[in-house]
Amino acid sequence: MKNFLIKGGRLVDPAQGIDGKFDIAMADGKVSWIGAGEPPKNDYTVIDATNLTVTPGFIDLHTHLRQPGFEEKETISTGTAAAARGGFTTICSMPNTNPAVDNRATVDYVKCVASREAVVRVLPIGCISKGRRGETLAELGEMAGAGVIGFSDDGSPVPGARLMKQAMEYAAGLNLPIIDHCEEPSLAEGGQINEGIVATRLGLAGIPNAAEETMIARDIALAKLTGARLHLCHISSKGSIDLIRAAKTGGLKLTAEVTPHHLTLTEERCLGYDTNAKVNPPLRTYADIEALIGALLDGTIDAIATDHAPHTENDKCCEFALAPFGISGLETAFGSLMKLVHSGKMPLPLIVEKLTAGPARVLGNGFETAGSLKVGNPADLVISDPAAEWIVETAKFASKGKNSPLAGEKLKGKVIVTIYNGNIVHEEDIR
Ligand SMILES: NC(=O)N[C@@H](CC(=O)O)C(=O)O
Ligand SMILES: [Zn+2]
Ligand SMILES: [Zn+2]
Repeated sequence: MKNFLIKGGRLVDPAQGIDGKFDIAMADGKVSWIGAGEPPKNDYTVIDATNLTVTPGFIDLHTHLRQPGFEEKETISTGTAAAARGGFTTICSMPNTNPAVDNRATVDYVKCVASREAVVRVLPIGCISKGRRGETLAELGEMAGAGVIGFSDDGSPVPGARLMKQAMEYAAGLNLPIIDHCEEPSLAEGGQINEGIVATRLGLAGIPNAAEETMIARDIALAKLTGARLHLCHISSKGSIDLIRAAKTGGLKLTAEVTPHHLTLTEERCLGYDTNAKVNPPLRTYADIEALIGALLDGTIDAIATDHAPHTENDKCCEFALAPFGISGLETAFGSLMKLVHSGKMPLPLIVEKLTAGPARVLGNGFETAGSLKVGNPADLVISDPAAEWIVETAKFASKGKNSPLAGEKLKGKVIVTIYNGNIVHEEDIR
């Protein structure tokens, strides 16, 4: 482990209210100094960050690592390498693996492989129901003891309200959030893309906004009843925003995330039957994007999470209706989000906040240190170039999932260096 001195960059750390030209030093894997002028004496490796942005490492609340069981799509090793390339130093792994992470043994397995092979911090999420089948409760207390940061059946909803209520009661007692994939199954069943004009033109069955909104309404009611912490995944529609905004004014322990793809792409992406644009919830409309951006600006949405969902080329190379849902998103997240900055829709510090302090607050329970460069915190840091233009070449992804609707596209904004726990885990060669 080296000691780093990063000089001349724009330091943005929303948790500390910092946005300005400051140097930052790291020693023994921790942030040791922030200032202008002479740092405390030490043997530093100096990194020149002139014209670059220096921020805390990003936190992804929603990553599919696919191990165990689907190692052909992704592994803990390749998924965390992709995270490092995307600037993420902490990622929360979803439990829809095979076997599903629904007991202590599988949580231990993920943690054990991560301790050997992960290049960034992996925080496991445990299932709500056994086998994600939505029938009986998983071993929530046991998994809490093993160190999960929340509970989710992501990939599937919890269809029964009674089971969800029970899960919330236990989760509240354990002070862990229910991480909710909001989808009313009978409304979404058979749907391929957003219900609307594009679905009609393509002759594909639609998934209406109401599939998301009715489930959000139900689970807000259950959170009110139980006092549980409820975190809503991948919010995609304007109607959902209205529900969350209203519920938040009522003082619920409610948080929500949005993905880079739902903030930047619309259902039109599916017009060429590109299965790489097939994702759940589906890409929606410009009106929805506007509402999602508004919700980031006013704090209704707390975090940006990738929902990185890698699949093999074989999985996606088939007719649209047969392809699995999901976008490989870790490595394009920052570049995609910078579109919002370059077009004047969102200021850079707010994007950084939703990738650092925001998700850290959702995690709570001491993980706040992962989202800020306060002196003494772990040296998790990203140096990025907001002006660097690059072409998305999926063949170069560290992720095994090449399923990106952005393949071949030019993005402006690139992660240059990622430091995790005081070690460089990613460095662009074209510096
Ligand atoms: N988002 C997706 O389209 N797919 C996810 C499941 C999920 O996040 O619901 C996956 O596991 O592939
Ligand atoms: Zn989901
Ligand atoms: Zn997911």
